[in-house]
Amino acid sequence: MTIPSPRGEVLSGAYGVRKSYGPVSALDGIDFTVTAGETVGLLGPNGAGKSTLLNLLSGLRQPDSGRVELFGRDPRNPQARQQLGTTPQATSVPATLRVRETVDFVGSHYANPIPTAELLDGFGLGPAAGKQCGGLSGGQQRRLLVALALVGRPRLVILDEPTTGLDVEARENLWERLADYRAAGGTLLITSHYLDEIQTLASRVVVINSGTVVADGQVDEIRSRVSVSRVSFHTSLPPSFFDSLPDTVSASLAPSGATTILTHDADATVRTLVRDEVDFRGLEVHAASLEEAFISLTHSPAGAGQGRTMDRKAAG
Ligand SMILES: Nc1ncnc2c1ncn2[C@@H]1O[C@H](COP(=O)(O)OP(=O)(O)OP(=O)(O)O)[C@@H](O)[C@H]1O
Repeated sequence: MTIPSPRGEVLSGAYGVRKSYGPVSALDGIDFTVTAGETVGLLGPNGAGKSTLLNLLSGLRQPDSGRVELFGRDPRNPQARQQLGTTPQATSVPATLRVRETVDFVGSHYANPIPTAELLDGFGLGPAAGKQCGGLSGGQQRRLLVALALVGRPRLVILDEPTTGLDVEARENLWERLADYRAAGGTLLITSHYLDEIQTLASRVVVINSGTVVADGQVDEIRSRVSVSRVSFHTSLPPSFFDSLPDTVSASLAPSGATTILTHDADATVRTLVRDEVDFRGLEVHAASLEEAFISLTHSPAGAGQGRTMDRKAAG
């Protein structure tokens, strides 16, 4: 399968877009484009405006002000949506149609659909082809919805949290199908709460918070731009004790039992620990993961008291 998509062509964009639901502002003058060949991971905390943006780009809602385009047209124009495959967050399969019939039906709307058997096999749904969709497990339904987004060989696929609720194997299978789609020349815009998913799939990451873009770049670039380090060690003190360290973004307890401090200045953190005679062992310092970079971009610093030292009594 090859999907023609000249590199650099803008497939979809939002320009100065605002959208409110009554008194709640979901998007606050956002500017965002997706160009051909990219896999863009859209990240943001709950309520950041991700689904609203995807719904505008795919023509399910319209902006209060600003402009939204899909293939150079208004996304509500059915012609613009001919080349779009999408799985909105809140969507469901037709309960009484069989899986095979559902794929046939959706595929019949496109000029050159992927053959039903090939698509179902690819998504591990071959054995379920004769089942009614309502009888599929939640994970199978989720996979079917993503398969339906791909059936028409769209030039752009927009997926809102496609792997939520899937087990590890099903998630990895879906990643493979999305990687195939990308390798064939497809363009992907995806939201996810799984940072490893974005790290695996996306070439570019856009972080939104409170309806505006707070970071936009390659995965590695975003990681390095926020210059956050992870300092971890074992201690008898609670993580909250370290919140007030200078340059601290957050302090928490890892599943391993290690206290983990995300900090903008690992050297200063370590110096303070030593100077204040904190009881620690097994100290390690690492560059931040994408997840940690994301936390630092969307959380206000935990340590309100920049430059404070720790309470020696508590430390001792
Ligand atoms: N239909 C609606 N009616 C009222 N408020 C809404 C509606 N849809 C979204 N909102 C509000 O708009 C803001 C943005 O929501 P949106 O669903 O776009 O965020 P999100 O980043 O997708 O969040 P999540 O990660 O939880 O899915 C939130 O404050 C949300 O409560």
